[in-house]
Amino acid sequence: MLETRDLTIRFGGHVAVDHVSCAFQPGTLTAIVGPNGAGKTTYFNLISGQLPASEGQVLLNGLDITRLPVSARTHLGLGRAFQLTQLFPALSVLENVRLAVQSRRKLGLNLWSVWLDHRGTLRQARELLEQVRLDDKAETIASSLPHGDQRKLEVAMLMALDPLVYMFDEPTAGMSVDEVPVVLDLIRALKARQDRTILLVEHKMDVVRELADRIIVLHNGRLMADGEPEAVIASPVVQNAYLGVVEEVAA
Ligand SMILES: Nc1ncnc2c1ncn2[C@@H]1O[C@H](COP(=O)(O)OP(=O)(O)OP(=O)(O)O)[C@@H](O)[C@H]1O
Repeated sequence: MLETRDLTIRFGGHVAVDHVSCAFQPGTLTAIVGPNGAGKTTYFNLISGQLPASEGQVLLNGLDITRLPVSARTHLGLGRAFQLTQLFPALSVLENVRLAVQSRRKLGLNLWSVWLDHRGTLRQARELLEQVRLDDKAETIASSLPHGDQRKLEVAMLMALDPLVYMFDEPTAGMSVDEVPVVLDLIRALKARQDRTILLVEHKMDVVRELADRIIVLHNGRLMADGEPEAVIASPVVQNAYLGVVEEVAA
């Protein structure tokens, strides 16, 4: 279970995330919504370790990871879709995914197992590329991919790591209409496994309605609402003050 307790960050006098306490269970997909500047991405950055908390805690399966660097959190099972800077831009699409698969698998010490593992990682990398429909671009250099394909590559690399907690920050942003279903199908498949915790920052309310088991609403860094999608969406305070804004942004 992932949990934040009174998680807070201040930038000068501005409190971007303000004492947010929330627990996220395996097998659930929680959508984090709220207007622009509400603190959604900053909350993600605090959980993944890209930003240091001013106050409060992040716990993963009871372990306090608040002061751990990003790499240690990744190692413990916290997975955020790779940012473009974390791709190897000069390597091919296939090599990027293969390296992500390899970083997860434990390599044996003798040459035979290294060779077997190399074949295994390549096979797994190719399977992941098929799943995100990038198999025809396996040999393309990562930096020359169009934006939508780079997002799909990030998702493939995240799936290669297969973390306990998947964090998606607007996974379909910048994608063409025909690319969006590919990524949503993958998130649906992940959800169907029932053993992973999925966090999704998403502006598109149709996507949120369909995928989320639970919605939390942030506003001015505070947790405004938390509950089952229909109840949260229907609550007057959220309708009038917040989701209206989000819908407008998504439109
Ligand atoms: N490194 C930073 N330094 C100063 N202020 C920051 C920093 N990062 C975020 N903020 C501020 O924190 C607030 C929350 O920003 P954040 O990007 O988390 O919002 P968001 O809900 O993700 O918005 P959007 O939907 O537009 O992506 C904003 O007022 C933003 O300007």
